[in-house]
Amino acid sequence: MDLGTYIGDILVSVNPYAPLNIYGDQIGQDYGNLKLFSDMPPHIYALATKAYKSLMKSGVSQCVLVSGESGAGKTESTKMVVAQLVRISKSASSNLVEQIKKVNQLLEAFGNAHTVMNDNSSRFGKLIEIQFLKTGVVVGGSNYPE
Ligand SMILES: Nc1ncnc2c1ncn2[C@@H]1O[C@H](COP(=O)(O)OP(=O)(O)OP(=O)(O)O)[C@@H](O)[C@H]1O
Repeated sequence: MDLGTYIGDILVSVNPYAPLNIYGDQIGQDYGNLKLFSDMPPHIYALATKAYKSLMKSGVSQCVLVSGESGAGKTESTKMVVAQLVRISKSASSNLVEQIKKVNQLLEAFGNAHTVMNDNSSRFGKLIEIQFLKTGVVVGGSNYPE
């Protein structure tokens, strides 16, 4: 099932509001090994993979901007970007990876609320930074709630 389409480097996607079997480690690895993005359906994992590969190729910091109305799926998409980045980066301390993935739970506990648009609405903006060595290994992360 395709949830979106590409417009250049932009992924336009819809929130399925249902659990789908299009996420997880194996699918993430498949997208990580892609040579041509057109070989698999548009996916947030492909976008994260492209950012990682561009970083490795150019050595220049990459940015993924996630935008949409309340309830569009920005928070969940952001978690998937982070999960895919740590999945395909060559190796890292598993403890660090867990910390990077789980810090969101802490922020959501303090900063989310039920609204008419979204049962789990983020009431703050987020800037997430993940640092890599030139070899592609994750060495740190920062989360700047606004
Ligand atoms: N890829 C997805 N697959 C299935 N359900 C999803 C997906 N993305 C989001 N959802 C569902 O939609 C809900 C709202 O998503 P999310 O909190 O990410 O929206 P948001 O854009 O961050 O909203 P807000 O701006 O209010 O914080 C989630 O709690 C989840 O139930």
